[in-house]
Amino acid sequence: MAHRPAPTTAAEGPPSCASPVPRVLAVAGSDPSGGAGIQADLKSIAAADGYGMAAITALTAQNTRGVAAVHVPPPAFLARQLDTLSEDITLDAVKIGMLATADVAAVVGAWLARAASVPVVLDPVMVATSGDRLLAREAERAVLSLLDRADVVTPNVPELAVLLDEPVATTWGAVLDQAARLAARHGVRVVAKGGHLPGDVVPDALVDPGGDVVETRARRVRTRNTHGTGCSLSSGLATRYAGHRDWAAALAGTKRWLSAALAHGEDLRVGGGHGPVDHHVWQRGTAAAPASL
Ligand SMILES: Nc1ncnc2c1ncn2[C@@H]1O[C@H](COP(=O)(O)OP(=O)(O)OP(=O)(O)O)[C@@H](O)[C@H]1O
Ligand SMILES: Cc1ncc(COP(=O)(O)O)c(N)n1
Repeated sequence: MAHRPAPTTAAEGPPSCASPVPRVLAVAGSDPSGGAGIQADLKSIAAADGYGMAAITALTAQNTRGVAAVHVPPPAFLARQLDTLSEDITLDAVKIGMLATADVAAVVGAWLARAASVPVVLDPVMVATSGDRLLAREAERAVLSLLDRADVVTPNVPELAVLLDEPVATTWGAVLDQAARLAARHGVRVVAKGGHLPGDVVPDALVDPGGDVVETRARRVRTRNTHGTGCSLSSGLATRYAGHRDWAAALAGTKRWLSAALAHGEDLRVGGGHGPVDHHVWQRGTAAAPASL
């Protein structure tokens, strides 16, 4: 596995897509508490200076303590939302989050197969921070089938194990090894995330199918407000990539922003469980960009 250093600055300069503002679609579930799902995606896209759009796969009744219920509207209506969008609007990137059921995953897969070529970031959402399931077990295979169409997949440590049908990795080295095998098997870039491992430093890495690894690290923020970090990372990544077409720089820039957002989530005083991050921390001017490790 070849390691190269992460870029030290986020991609800068004017965006490379045809619109001056990247047009980014999130296909994901609704979290009415605003910390995860579509609501987090739209805030992350806006925080990365993108134009956010949303096609909703599922409705959840949830707060910062847990998910009380999930309602999945007819998948045919999701297909209608997606087709109606792509008849009119050029998309610069798509982020896919909660898929809920195999039927929903199949609708998204079929749409991607007939949609114009567009960068796709797939966050294989399976279980919420609270421990509640957001993807039916029988739908795990359907999510696997979407990997071949994605440009980047962003599993957390337990999701990586499910995608490979292996035990959960307990060291960063084992996570990188699993990520490399998943990348090679599906010809997809894998963002390995260290949020679930212990330690004062949280590493993430972009692992490509050829075995190249670009790692980016941040100091662990000691906070309960980690609700929606995976959603926020994947939509921020899609938006920064749409702007500048460099996955490693997009990951490094997104992680710097997310660290600041994590550090100020508790200032928002939202809920008594795992609260949200402060997506707009930089617009508020509450925090400077953290130094890279
Ligand atoms: N305490 C923390 N301090 C700094 N960065 C963190 C922390 N927790 C998570 N991250 C970062 O947040 C992103 C999501 O990581 P994580 O491994 O928690 O994914 P996830 O489990 O999909 O997220 P979620 O909590 O939304 O389910 C990664 O970039 C990770 O490095
Ligand atoms: C609609 C929706 N999508 C995704 C998540 C995962 O986020 P987290 O793991 O941080 O709870 C969630 N809780 N709700």
